[in-house]
This record gives sequence, structure tokens and C-alpha cells, in this order.
Amino acid sequence: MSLTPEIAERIARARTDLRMGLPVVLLDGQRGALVLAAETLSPTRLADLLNLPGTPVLAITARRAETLKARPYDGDLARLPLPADASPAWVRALADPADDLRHPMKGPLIALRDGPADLHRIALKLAKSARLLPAALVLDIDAPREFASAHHLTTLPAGATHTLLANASPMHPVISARLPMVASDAGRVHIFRPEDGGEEHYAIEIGRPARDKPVLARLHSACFTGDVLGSLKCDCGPQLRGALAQMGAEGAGVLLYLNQEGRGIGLANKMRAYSLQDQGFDTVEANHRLGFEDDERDFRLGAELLQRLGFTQARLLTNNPKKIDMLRKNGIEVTERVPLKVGENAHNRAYLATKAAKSGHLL
Ligand SMILES: Nc1nc2c(ncn2[C@@H]2O[C@H](COP(=O)(O)OP(=O)(O)OP(=O)(O)O)[C@@H](O)[C@H]2O)c(=O)[nH]1
Ligand SMILES: [Zn+2]
Repeated sequence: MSLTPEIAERIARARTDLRMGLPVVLLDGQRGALVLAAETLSPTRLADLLNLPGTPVLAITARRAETLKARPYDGDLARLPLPADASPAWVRALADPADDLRHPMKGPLIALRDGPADLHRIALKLAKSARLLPAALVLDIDAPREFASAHHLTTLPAGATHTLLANASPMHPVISARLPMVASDAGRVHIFRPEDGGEEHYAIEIGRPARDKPVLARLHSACFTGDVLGSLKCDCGPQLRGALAQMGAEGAGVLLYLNQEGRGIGLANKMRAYSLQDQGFDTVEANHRLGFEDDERDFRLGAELLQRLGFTQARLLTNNPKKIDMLRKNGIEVTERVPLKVGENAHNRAYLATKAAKSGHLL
């Protein structure tokens, strides 16, 4: 009945469970697996996990496996069996690259070749969507439904979870209100909320842009450090203010403020990436060492929000061709790329050069 949570709602619960260090149970027919996030694993929960029948494995992404010199036999991930005496420090050292340079020899790590990896893949997707380090402990268990019920654990059907995590959740408008800003007196903020319990996103409309003409638009990804603190490590703050100023000067535009902090890895992971950058890695290498792709954002969201606001054509303020491709693939005609070159300084010059060299940004 409708008072029972649907799968998207159970996934939202599962994210919270994993962030608190609780296990969740993935179900696949008669099979099932217990999943715990490596980042939030407590010593007592690890001890109890090791006391269950079977050998838990640590699933890590192929990116993290590359740094650890483990073979990702499953393609996009590697499964590392836990030694019987595995400690929380052992798990932590494999999941978190913070101490890689101080303790470089973690191996040799022998990854599993045989057996299915589908539940491990879902476990990693769940950890990423919970904005945790992408590393998860997975243990196949017998009678998974009974186990989950006895221990009050959230259960998720594997197939449907995989599908839902791969698709952007529908967004719904919540409220909009007028907001006079430095850039324009005629500002309006719209709040959108996804169905899956994820982050809300905002649209800042300047003036009343015509719906039947290309709108001056910006897809801005949240950057707490740049937008709020005035960080000099990136160009986000000046880009945010520059885009709003241009919309104010033209009298019309729409800026989507997408809460995809740190190119979609979350603020804690972005600060982990900054800590690796302090050790000498560039922005792309740091993401890879953490186990992430260079960019984990989903720009389908931008297309959906533009459409919800009634726009089908945009003049896009960006230096990132991937944003243009994604909008075009998702039903928005990008009639023009409007370059947004502001905020270069001595601290972010290398960062901007790396984005141009490795991530395809236009100079
Ligand atoms: N993971 C990670 N994220 C970063 C780093 N520096 C900045 N960011 C994030 O990168 C994103 C920058 O977003 P945008 O400026 O919208 O995107 P862009 O891909 O540079 O494209 P354009 O600015 O449109 O050319 C924000 O979410 C920042 O939080 C970093 O070193 N590592
Ligand atoms: Zn930034």
C-alpha cells in the first residue's frame, strides 16, 4: 500500500544508513549481500561482519585499484577478500588515499576473478550517491530477507536499485520568490526537489526571459569554497558572479545552481582531493586516487530544469564542451557557447590548465 516506502524512498534510507555506518541488504532473487561503507565502518561492526559465515570482500573502483596496483578483473571494479584478521585500519588504508604516500606498500593485493560482481557494483554506486568514499564491504549471506528482518536492516532489490541509481530522479518545483540582487533587481529564485530524497537544486531567473527564444543560461555546480569563501584555488566564485552580472546587464537569463559540489563527489571528498593536491597531485589525479572519475556530475539535470522552466533553446555560458553535449542530447538546443573567462589567478592557473589539458575545457 502507499504507506509502504517505494524503492526510491528505500534507496534514500539506505544512503543515510550507510552514512551512519549501518549495513544495508541487497536482494537478488534468492541471493543477497550485506553491504557496509568502508568510510563509516566501526571496529565492532567489522568484528561482527568477520564472525559471520563466508569471507567479506572490499569492493573498490578500478580507479582506486589502479593506485593500489590491484587487478580490476571485473572491469570497472576490483573485489579484495578481507584477511581473517583485517582491522579497521586495513580497510581504511585501502579505501582512503590520505596515507598512500606515507605507506605506499599495501600489497600485493589479490583481487577475485570468479563469481558475480553485480551486487558489488551497486554497493559502490550507493556509496558514491551517499557522497562517501567509493569503497564498500560486501558479504554474500544466506536467507538475506530473514537476516534483514531480524536485524531491522533496510533491504533493496538489486535490479531496480541499479536502474534507479543510473537514472536522474524527476524534479518537482517547490516554491519561487522574488530576490533583488546586486546583479539585478529583477531576480527570482525557484527551488526544485527530487523524488529520491537527494539534493535540492535552484534556478535563479533574472528578468523574464522569453520562452520562445534562446535564453542566456549557466549551469553552475556548487562550490562552497569558491562561491562562499572566495577560494583562489578555482574560478567558481568569479564565474558565478560574472554570469549573474552578464544576465543582469542583458536584463534576462537563468542560472541553474546545481548542488553537485566537487564535480559531484561532495564537499568532504572534495576536501580529500584538496588534501591530495597539497601532496602534489593535480585535480584529475586526486579524483582518481580517491576512486572517482574526473567528473561525477549528471548534467541531464540541467536539461530537465531548463525544460521545466519552459526553455528549449539556450546560449550557454561555459568553457566545458561536455555541458553543451549533454544539454543537446537531452533536448535543449544550444544555439551559442558564450565563453566565461573570469577569475584566473596565480593559485588556480595550474588547475585551469589541467582542466584544459585533461578534461577538454576550452581556453
Ligand atoms: N573534485 C574536485 N572538484 C572541484 C575541484 N575544484 C573545483 N571543483 C568543483 O568543480 C565544479 C566546477 O564547476 P563548473 O565551474 O560548473 O564547471 P566546469 O566543468 O569548470 O565548466 P565551466 O565553468 O562551465 O566551464 C564545482 O562543483 C566545484 O566544487 C577539485 O579540485 N576537485
Ligand atoms: Zn570552485
